[in-house]
Amino acid sequence: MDVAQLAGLTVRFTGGPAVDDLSLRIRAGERVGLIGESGSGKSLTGLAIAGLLPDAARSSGSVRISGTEILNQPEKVLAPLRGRHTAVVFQDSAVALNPLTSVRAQLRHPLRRLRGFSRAAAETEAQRLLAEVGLTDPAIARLRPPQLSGGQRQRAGIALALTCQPRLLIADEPTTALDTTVQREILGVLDETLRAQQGQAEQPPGLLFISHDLAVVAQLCDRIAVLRNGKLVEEGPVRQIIQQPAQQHTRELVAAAHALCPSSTPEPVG
Ligand SMILES: Nc1ncnc2c1ncn2[C@@H]1O[C@H](COP(=O)(O)OP(=O)(O)OP(=O)(O)O)[C@@H](O)[C@H]1O
Repeated sequence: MDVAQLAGLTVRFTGGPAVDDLSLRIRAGERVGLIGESGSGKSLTGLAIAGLLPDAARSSGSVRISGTEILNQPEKVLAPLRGRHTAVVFQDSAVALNPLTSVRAQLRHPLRRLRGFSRAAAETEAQRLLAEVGLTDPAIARLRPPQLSGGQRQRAGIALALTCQPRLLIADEPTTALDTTVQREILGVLDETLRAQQGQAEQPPGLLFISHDLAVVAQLCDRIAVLRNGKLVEEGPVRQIIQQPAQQHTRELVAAAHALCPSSTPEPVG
């Protein structure tokens, strides 16, 4: 079962296409890494899948989420899908979290409103989700987002994104703003929480992990899609993309990642 199916997705502003005739599938439980240099169209692709393209964007093609077409659909079609079908973790979860309300209260809200939990059940589930992302200290759960560290905020953002058991989690550079140690911790949290979700939700969630960092993507994902100038230039299993990239651009990305981090990305063959 595909959780996301993109066919000929094209997004443009005033000039040429920023995303150009992109076709991509993400299956239930699959983790797909979307990589490419700055400006290659990664974030716009994630926003299109989340139904969050900016008003100025003109888009064509098709984006189906669990079979439902969402491209150029009115808000009344998109709103019920957000949270339940797709949820997003951004580079800094400050953009998704309300700065004025405690983290725990922000988790309770969708649990009550969208999943119909009682107040007590929402409280228990919020605590469980926070524990799952490593925020076990109740004192932290009572804090407001600006009082948290960057790493704690990303943990809270992941917990918030998972409150409605989305079929597809879109993580857009979720560790880029963090130092290396915290980055590793957050990748571990994502890995473990997705595994845990597989046991709880009816359908294992898919992951679209957007990053310019091939080494990070290789640690977490099953498949890699490479974008360049808005076009999908190559796609395949992680091992194939890293060890036997078919395209020159992918070879360059692999060689650059290898130069920076020789232990996590082997040198390309050929
Ligand atoms: N709201 C917008 N208005 C005009 N152009 C935009 C807008 N958003 C994105 N673009 C353009 O679309 C192209 C793709 O942008 P996108 O943010 O998807 O790239 P990206 O691969 O995610 O880059 P980065 O890694 O730097 O975040 C860029 O040239 C960008 O300038």
